[in-house]
Amino acid sequence: MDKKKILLIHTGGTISMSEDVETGAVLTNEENPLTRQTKELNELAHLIVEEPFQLPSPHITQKEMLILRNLIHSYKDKVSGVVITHGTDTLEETAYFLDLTVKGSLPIVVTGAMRSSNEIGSDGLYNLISSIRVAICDEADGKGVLVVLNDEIHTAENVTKTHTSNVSTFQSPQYGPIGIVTKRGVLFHHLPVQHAHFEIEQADKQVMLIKAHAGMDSTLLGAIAQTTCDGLVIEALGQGNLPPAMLPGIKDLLARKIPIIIVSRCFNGIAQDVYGYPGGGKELKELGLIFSNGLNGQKARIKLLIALESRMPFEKLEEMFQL
Ligand SMILES: NC(=O)C[C@H](N)C(=O)O
Repeated sequence: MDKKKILLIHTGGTISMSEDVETGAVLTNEENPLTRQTKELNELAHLIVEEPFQLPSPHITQKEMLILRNLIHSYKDKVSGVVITHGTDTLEETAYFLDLTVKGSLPIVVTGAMRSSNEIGSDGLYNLISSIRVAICDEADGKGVLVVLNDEIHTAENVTKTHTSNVSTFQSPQYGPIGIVTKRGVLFHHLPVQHAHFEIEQADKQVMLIKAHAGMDSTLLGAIAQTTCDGLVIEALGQGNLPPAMLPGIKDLLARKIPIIIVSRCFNGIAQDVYGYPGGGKELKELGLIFSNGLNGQKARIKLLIALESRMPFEKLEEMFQL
């Protein structure tokens, strides 16, 4: 059987780094160690390699995410799948950005590593091989952007980094993985729910993310009102409640037509308008805050900036955060 053509995009991160044996610092190398390790990879697929930038993932912004989206679109009819190597810190944000903005049903797999290329037990090459095996698999078609690490296949929408250093860091807390990678093959055991696609030309909107805490007041919201912020996501308490001292700041931002999305700072569950006390979800909803359907804060931020970019009317925002 002919080998499939896969676009392999390296963007940097620990998977492309190595450890300095003297200092113990993990650093970016001039030559990406992954390019030396491609023998096994070429046996799996015909690889076309692109390296648009080499950045640790805390340096990645929505600008680089858009570059990746455009690069994938430029190869759309020339390859049968895409694999992206990426730092793990913001991997879930890039994966979700692509999930919402790449057209078509091409399998797209994002992967990374928790140990750099020369560390004992390095997981980079292994995760990359697993990702290519998923990308060449027919069943990966039409499942949205997938995140593959540590033998598990997750959806971009649900996956999140849950541990600072453990190789099993990527988990989908609400729903679990949708498949596994074994020595014998790739097995999908769940189907992801289909969701929205957004046409955007640019990704310039400024959306901020803050986390609520006991005793929080409007100070930070007041500071945000002085910026050029286009939208705000708040990781609220529990099912979606805020300390009442935040309400003046919330009302001021709403008067400035800044949309505010409510997610929960809890690791699991969905934010909803349940509580009727001051600052409770019911009041927040009546004020016009939008409750998100189970996304975490960083992904709600990505969705909001894309929604604002696609010039969605204010009233439509609520609907799209239910999808
Ligand atoms: N494991 C990693 O890739 C973490 C690294 N700090 C990054 O995100 O670039």
